[in-house]
Amino acid sequence: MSVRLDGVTLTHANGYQALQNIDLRINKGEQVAIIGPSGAGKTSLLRLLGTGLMPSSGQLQILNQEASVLRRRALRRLRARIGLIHQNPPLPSRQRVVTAVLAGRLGQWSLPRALVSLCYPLDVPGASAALEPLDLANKLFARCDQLSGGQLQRVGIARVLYQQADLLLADEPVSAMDPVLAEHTLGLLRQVAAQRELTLVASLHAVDLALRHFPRLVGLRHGRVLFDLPADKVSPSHLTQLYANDSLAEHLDAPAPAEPAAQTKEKPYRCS
Ligand SMILES: Nc1ncnc2c1ncn2[C@@H]1O[C@H](COP(=O)(O)OP(=O)(O)OP(=O)(O)O)[C@@H](O)[C@H]1O
Repeated sequence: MSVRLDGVTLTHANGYQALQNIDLRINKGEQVAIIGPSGAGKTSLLRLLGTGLMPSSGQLQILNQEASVLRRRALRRLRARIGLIHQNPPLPSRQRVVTAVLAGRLGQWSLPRALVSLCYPLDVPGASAALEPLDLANKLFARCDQLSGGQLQRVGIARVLYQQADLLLADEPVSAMDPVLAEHTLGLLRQVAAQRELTLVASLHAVDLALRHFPRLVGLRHGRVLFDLPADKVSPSHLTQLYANDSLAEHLDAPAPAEPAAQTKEKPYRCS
């Protein structure tokens, strides 16, 4: 099993409880979309799955390992098997695309090899092959600060595809892309995950993309799982419940502000 959460609660450092009593199982090779309103806890959940955060209570098993008891070195080995795709990839602005992609395997290389690769790209064909299906092969030697937001997202994806992880975690992976590119990129991610039998968990705001591309959807609301269903069982009423926004509705239902008190009207200007 790739992911197993039992009664997981996550409380952030400021005391805010972002996830409450989450039970979740994701098998090897599954493709799951996490959907839910802003602030529901999607990113917090993905950070937990990536072991960047640990549960405040409950059990977190990632790739069959109990994450919270691992020592530093074992945790590093586990993280090298997890590919993180960020909404805004944290790539150094002056770094070349080729170096950014090759950095996907830094966690798997020896320290000398990793250091050399940061200065002198050791596997240019490998980086190029990862960029090619994302239509970015021509940007191999561009600097990251010369790319658009959508291109940067695709470099982040190429880096994770190069990493050859066992578990792919994608936080809003196509949010900066136009609809055609978003469709293509999600399709590619799913295809690669299926070919390599990787587990793919992605958070998405675009519900239509989630429904079209993912066989299983988990709906998060207020830090809890509202539903966990095959895509074809997710109904409009599930979505209405998931995205209901009571506080915004209050604003919309509130009576329109009163007209300002009648003011002394200026006399119409007349040409005399
Ligand atoms: N580091 C943090 N410290 C304190 N609270 C946090 C932290 N990170 C997130 N939160 C809070 O936890 C809740 C869930 O945030 P999270 O980013 O997981 O939501 P999300 O579903 O990914 O939202 P969005 O769709 O807007 O990105 C929010 O109320 C947020 O304010």
